[in-house]
Amino acid sequence: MNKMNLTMLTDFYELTMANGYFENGLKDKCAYFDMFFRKIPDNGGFAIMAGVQQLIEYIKSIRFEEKDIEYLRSKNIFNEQFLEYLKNFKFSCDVWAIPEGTPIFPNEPILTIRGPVIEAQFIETMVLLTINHQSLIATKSNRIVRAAAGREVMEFGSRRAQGYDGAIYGARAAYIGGCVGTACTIGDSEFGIPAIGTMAHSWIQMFPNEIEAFRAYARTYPDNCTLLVDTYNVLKSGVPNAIKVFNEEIVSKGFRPKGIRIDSGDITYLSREARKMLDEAGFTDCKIVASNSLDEYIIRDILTQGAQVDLFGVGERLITSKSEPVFGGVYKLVAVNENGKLLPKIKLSENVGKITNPGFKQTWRLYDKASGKAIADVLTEFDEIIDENKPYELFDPEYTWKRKTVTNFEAKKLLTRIFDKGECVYESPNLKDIKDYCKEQVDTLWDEVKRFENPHKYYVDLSVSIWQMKERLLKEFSV
Ligand SMILES: Nc1ncnc2c1ncn2[C@@H]1O[C@H](COP(=O)(O)OP(=O)(O)OP(=O)(O)O)[C@@H](O)[C@H]1O
Ligand SMILES: O=P(O)(O)OC[C@H]1O[C@H](OP(=O)(O)OP(=O)(O)O)[C@H](O)[C@@H]1O
Ligand SMILES: O=C(O)c1cccnc1
Repeated sequence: MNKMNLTMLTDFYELTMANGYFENGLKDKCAYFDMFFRKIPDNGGFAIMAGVQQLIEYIKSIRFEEKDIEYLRSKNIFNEQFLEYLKNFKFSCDVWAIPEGTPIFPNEPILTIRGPVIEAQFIETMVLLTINHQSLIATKSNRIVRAAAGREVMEFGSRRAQGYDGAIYGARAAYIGGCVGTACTIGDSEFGIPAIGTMAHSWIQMFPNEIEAFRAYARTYPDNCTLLVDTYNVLKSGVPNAIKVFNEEIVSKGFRPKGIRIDSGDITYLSREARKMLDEAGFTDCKIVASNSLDEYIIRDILTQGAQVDLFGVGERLITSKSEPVFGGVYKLVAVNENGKLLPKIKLSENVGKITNPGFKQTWRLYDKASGKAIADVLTEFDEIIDENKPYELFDPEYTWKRKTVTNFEAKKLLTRIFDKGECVYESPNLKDIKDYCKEQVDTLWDEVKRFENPHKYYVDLSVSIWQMKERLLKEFSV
């Protein structure tokens, strides 16, 4: 997409630290950073990775313009040679990421960056904002789609999104998570997400009465006609008028009506009554669409109550992830190269959950070959191999006596190289393939991990070697 130059979209401290590294001779020191998150939104059992394509586009386009250099110079804190260096800034790091659409879990690297510390540190802000945003919305979308239990979900959120990029990339992420389409037209023209929709209440209000409004729409779109039936009274006027117009303007021309939409009131009661009326009129194939501040909890509730809804339109609570609007992905230094050797780094915390996993790592997923289900993820040293042909012993990194030996498994490396010394070496799959991959991978999770209430904790374990490294650093740095 054509975008403004986002190079300066970085936290100011990235620049002051960069200038400091430059002055202290650390400019080319090789650092390793991991992005990971600590808590799954909505206390769910997993999240969905998204946003890698936009991150790649950003990294490819990093370029300081003359006006940026002028601005930084005006701050009177940056070394002139550092500004000269920024003028010729060229990203030369290696980057690995978990592919979009993959279920991801707390505390595992979902993205790893290796390269000169100034460069690797500088991109932190955009790495986090891009992956945090899209992963949040893809995760929410997947929850909503799962609650709809096979019924289609359309994303209606643009008008309530937090900013235009929240709408555009939110539509992209919602599609990855499982929505069938979007009301966001640019989402279709740019990314090929099917643009879909019905009509607004204003359409009905523009005509002298409801039936005239329905007639006009049906005449214009006889083969794709979904009528909004709740402007005045769903059961006394909306549905009877829709049935009349379906017969007069649609069936008479050899078409079938597509649907009705209910956007207020008790969706269970209204949809059940509307279904009866449509069926009695011979429109058993006419779909019922429901909308109005829906989310996974309301959808699950109304389906449990026996609502007769075929499609859901979901806007504000999806596009803003209203119930939990922060995907707390963080970016932490995990190692540096010192005299040609890898030196792992750790960040301690009073809070055990905030202690980082040190070292240059790979994230593996083990799948049971018999069931096809994911067993656990394991963090190993980057070059360590998990041999599928030998039994592998998993252990809980906190309660190390809890052990399980797995056999007959497939071990897959999740972190995939996307940049090699600054060159992009990864071609993003097309969006539909990412969406299909997401569905396929979510299906590898046990139902216990997928449930909304108290889901089973999916294990993210450490290899013996990473565990020992962490223990050693904990002892070394504990005071
Ligand atoms: N059967 C139901 N069970 C649970 N929640 C429901 C049900 N039907 C609708 N809701 C939800 O209740 C919330 C409020 O709906 P309500 O009908 O009270 O307000 P409204 O439709 O916005 O009001 P208005 O009729 O003035 O437009 C919405 O989030 C809606 O999705
Ligand atoms: O409730 P959401 O999940 O965000 O779904 C999108 C909402 O946007 C529209 O309402 P709006 O009042 O903006 O326009 P309208 O006059 O067409 O109903 C639509 O009718 C939905 O109610
Ligand atoms: O097409 C629709 O029905 C629609 C689009 C945006 C918001 N609400 C509804």
